[in-house]
This record gives sequence, structure tokens and C-alpha cells, in this order.
Amino acid sequence: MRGRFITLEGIDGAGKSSHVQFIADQVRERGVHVIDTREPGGTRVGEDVRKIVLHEPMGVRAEAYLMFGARSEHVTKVIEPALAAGEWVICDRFIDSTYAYQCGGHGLPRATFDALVKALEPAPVPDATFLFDVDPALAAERQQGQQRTPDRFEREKTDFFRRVRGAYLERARDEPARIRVIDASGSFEQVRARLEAALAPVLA
Ligand SMILES: Nc1ncnc2c1ncn2[C@@H]1O[C@H](COP(=O)(O)OP(=O)(O)O)[C@@H](O)[C@H]1O
Ligand SMILES: Cc1cn([C@H]2C[C@H](O)[C@@H](COP(=O)(O)OP(=O)(O)O)O2)c(=O)[nH]c1=O
Repeated sequence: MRGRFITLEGIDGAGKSSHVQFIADQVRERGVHVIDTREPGGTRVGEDVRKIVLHEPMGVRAEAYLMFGARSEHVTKVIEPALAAGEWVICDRFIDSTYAYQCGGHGLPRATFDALVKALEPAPVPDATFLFDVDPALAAERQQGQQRTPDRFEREKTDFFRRVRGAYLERARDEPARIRVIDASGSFEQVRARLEAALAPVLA
């Protein structure tokens, strides 16, 4: 029986990474093997690409090609083999991030994005995507606490994240069966409770 593919999405600081392990544990509790991974990254090549694309200045096309290059390795070497073996995959960011950040944020033409998605085929489509939706100002506040130097994207201004958020919500309107919007404002506990409620039917 093929495994299920769950992705987490949202602007930087939405709080999504804080829930990856929780989701993986919920799946494990049902006796299912699960791996958690992330993009850009997930493989040696992907993690090397991550260092470049998060820190080197470049044009939006190069950004998009690098994200899809890393993704190609990730899908063929990690995600698809795990799903085929019946394991579930929890992935922190996937193709929706490219639409939101490169198209919504940096103006990549939609036709270029669609061509990259096509070139990646056959790629697994997530069975469920949890979009952690939050106001960019609140997300920026949450990032304040973080010690490490912000990457190229985290240094963007609020209007960039407004565009990214808008693109995510557009995706969610286009694919309501796949993308569950989680209101990520409020306390950690409140967000966790909303996630649990949205997760229940996916784990059933
Ligand atoms: N609901 C919340 N309220 C306040 N701070 C939060 C909340 N959720 C996460 N955080 C904190 O915000 C920061 C960003 O969280 P993280 O999960 O890394 O976000 P993302 O992966 O979406 O960028 C972390 O310091 C985390 O502890
Ligand atoms: C997967 C992906 C990520 N990104 C961006 C979103 C994030 O700002 C960054 C990945 O960082 P992120 O996943 O937020 O990791 P961390 O929480 O450790 O910073 O890359 C894209 O622009 N396009 C993509 O296709």
C-alpha cells in the first residue's frame, strides 16, 4: 500500500517547522513508518544547493531552476522510493513554496513555473498540504528571537511576504481538497490545536 505524502507550507516565521515532528509522531503512533524531510534539501545535492540558493544573490529564474534541480534529486532519491515502499513522507516545503516565493514574491512568470512542474513529472502530488497562514508582521516578530543570520529570503521586506502569503492563499483557493489553511496566529498551543483538528481526517 503506497504511503501518504504530507507537506507543510507558509511564510518564514509562520511556525510550521515547529510542527513537523508532531505530525511525524502522530503518524508513527498509528504504526506507520514515516520520514520527515525538507526543501530545498533532503539529499546531499539538495543540501548543497540550499546553501547557494539561500545565500548567493541571483535572478529569479536561477532561483527557480535551483529549487527544481534540488527537488528532482529529492523526489527521485528520497520521496518517491519512500512512498512506493509504503512509508509516509512529511516534507517541510515543496512545490507550493516555489509558486509562492518565486512567482508571488519574485515575479517568476507563471508559464515558467508550469513548465518546471511539467519537466519534473512524474512527481508525487501531496495527499495533504497544511498551509500555516499568518500576517507577515507577526511572522517577522517571531523571527526576531532567532540567533542565526537571516538568509536571503528572511531579509526580504514585509511587502515581499505579503505577496508570498497572497500567492499561497490563491493556491489554497484553487486546490481546497489538498491545501488545508491553518490560522497560525495566536499561541503555539492554539495553532497546535487547529493543526490537530485538521490532521485528524488525514490520519483516519
Ligand atoms: N504560535 C507561535 N507563537 C509564537 N512563536 C511561535 C509560534 N510558533 C512558532 N513560534 C516561534 O517562531 C519562530 C519560527 O518558528 P518556525 O517553526 O521556525 O517557523 P517557520 O518554519 O514557519 O519559519 C521560532 O522561534 C518558534 O519557536
Ligand atoms: C522549497 C522552497 C523554499 N524557498 C525559500 C523559502 C524559505 O525562505 C527558504 C527555506 O527556508 P526554510 O524552509 O524557512 O528554512 P528555515 O526555517 O530553516 O529558514 O527557501 C523558496 O523560495 N522556494 C522554494 O521552492
